[in-house]
Amino acid sequence: MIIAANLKTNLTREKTAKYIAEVESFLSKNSISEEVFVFPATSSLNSHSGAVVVGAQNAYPTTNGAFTGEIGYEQLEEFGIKTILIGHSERRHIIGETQEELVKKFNFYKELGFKIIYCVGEPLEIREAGFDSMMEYISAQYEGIDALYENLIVAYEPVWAIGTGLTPTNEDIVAIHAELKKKSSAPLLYGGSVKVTNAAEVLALDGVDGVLVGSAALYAEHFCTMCEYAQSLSK
Ligand SMILES: O=C(CO)COP(=O)(O)O
Repeated sequence: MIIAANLKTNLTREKTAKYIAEVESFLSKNSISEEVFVFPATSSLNSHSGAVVVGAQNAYPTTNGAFTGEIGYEQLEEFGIKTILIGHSERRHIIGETQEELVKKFNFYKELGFKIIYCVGEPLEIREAGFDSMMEYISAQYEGIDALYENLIVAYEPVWAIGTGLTPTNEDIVAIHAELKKKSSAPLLYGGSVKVTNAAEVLALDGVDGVLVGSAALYAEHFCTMCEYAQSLSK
């Protein structure tokens, strides 16, 4: 299974290094062989060798150039980063990235062979409009994306469940994942208020190949416990 920590705009470079070292040591002591990813803030990226795969939360579709405030492939390559999150709801809805921009990013990093965790998910008003409208909205987030890309992982993260403590029912997660599996056979993660208290339950659901965790992952101990759950449930 896949357990991923999105640290967002949290932790300093020093704290991130400690965090990754703690997770690494836990995985090794407990012989955990699940796929574990950590996505630190851009300023905390660093080279890392071990079981934990460190990825970028974002990067611009360029090797280098005049894109003030952005980083490109050259800055990722320095640290051996070959994994990237694309389409996170905070980038779509807070930063305002369009589907067209995400497609450019996707294609650029796909060409470089990156592992891409591509996020999809609907805001509350769309969810309230019913299952069909919701699936139509999410389908549009697959437009222009190569769903057959061999290094693709998809993460379903309902916008209204992120950082709110709210989650869809288990039945809803199973139903939505079943629909999304028809679009791509890539591993499919669930994200949105996954905590140490519900992670085992979510990981056990049909069609859930792992979790993408935000706030709860900031506690290395909690994140490690989730990795342990994944190992014991491994399917
Ligand atoms: O956005 C998320 C992971 O990418 C989920 O965030 P929370 O776990 O804080 O809800």
